[in-house]
Amino acid sequence: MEQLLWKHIQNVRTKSPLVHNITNYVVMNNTANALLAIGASPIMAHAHQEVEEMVNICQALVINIGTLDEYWTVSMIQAAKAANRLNKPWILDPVGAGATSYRDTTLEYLLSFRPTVIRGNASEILALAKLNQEKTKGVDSTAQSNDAVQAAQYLHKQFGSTVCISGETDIIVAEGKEMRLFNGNALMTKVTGLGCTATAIIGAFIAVTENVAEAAAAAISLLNIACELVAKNVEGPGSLQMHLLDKLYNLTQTEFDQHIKLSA
Ligand SMILES: Nc1ncnc2c1ncn2[C@@H]1O[C@H](COP(=O)(O)OP(=O)(O)OP(=O)(O)O)[C@@H](O)[C@H]1O
Ligand SMILES: Cc1ncsc1CCO
Ligand SMILES: [Mg+2]
Repeated sequence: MEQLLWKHIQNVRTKSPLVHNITNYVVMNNTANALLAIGASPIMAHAHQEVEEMVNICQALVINIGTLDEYWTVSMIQAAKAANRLNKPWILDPVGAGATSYRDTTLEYLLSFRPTVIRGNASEILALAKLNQEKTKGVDSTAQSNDAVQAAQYLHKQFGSTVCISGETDIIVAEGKEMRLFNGNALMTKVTGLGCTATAIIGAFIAVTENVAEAAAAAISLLNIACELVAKNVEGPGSLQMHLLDKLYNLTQTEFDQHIKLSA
C-alpha cells in the first residue's frame, strides 16, 4: 500500500493536474501555494460567467464553504452541478457544517450533486449526516469518533462519496473499507486552514488517481508527514506554515517510507 501511495504522489508531480478551487478568503493563497508545491496547477475562479467553462477544462474541482455568501453560493452550485454532469471528480469541504442554517441549506443542495469526496473534521461529518437524517431518523450515538465513522458510512451510502474524517487520526471511509492514518502533528491545529489545505490536496489526487480512497490516503499522508517533519524544527505556527510549502515540494520517497503510519 505504501508504495502505491508514493506512486500517486509522483503521478501528481508529473501530470500536474489543473485543479479548480472555489474556496474561502482565509485560505485561498495558502491552498494555491500548497497545490503548486505538490506539483499541481491551481486556479481560483468563482465568476458566474465562467464557472461552468472552468469546470469543463479542469481535472478536478474543490468546493469549500468557509466564507459563504450569496454570490459564491450560486458559483458553488453551478460548479457542483457541472462537475456532476461532466463526471469530473470533485471534493466538498463542509466548513462549519451545523453552525448555521445557511450553511446547512447550502450543504444539503451541494450534496445532491454527489461529491466524489467529502472531507471534514468529526463534528462537521456528524453535522452533515444529521442534517440529512433528520428527515428519516438519527443514528444511535456511542463515542464521538465512532459516531463520526457511522456518520461517514451513512454519507457514503447516501451520496456514494468517499468520506475523510480529519483529526489526530484521519479516517477514510469508502465502500467496504475503513483506513486509518496516524501521521501529523498537534501544531497543525494552530495554523488556520490546514484542513482546507488537506481538501485541496485531495482534490489534486482525485484528478489523477482512479482509486478514490487511495488518492485521499496519499494526499493526507503527504501533508501530514510533511508537517510532522517540519514541526521538529520550528518554533511555532508561523514557521510551520512557511516551511510546510518547502517540505511538500521536496519530500523524498525515503522520508515518506520511513514515516508513513497507516492501517488499511
Ligand atoms: N492532534 C492532531 N495531531 C496530528 N495531526 C492533526 C491533529 N489535529 C489535526 N491534525 C491534522 O491536521 C489537518 C487538519 O485537520 P483538522 O481536523 O484540524 O481540520 P479542520 O478542522 O477542517 O481545519 P481547518 O478548518 O482549520 O481547515 C489534517 O491533516 C489532520 O490530520
Ligand atoms: C477561520 C475560517 N473562517 C472561515 S473559513 C476559515 C478557515 C478555516 O476553515
Ligand atoms: Mg475545516
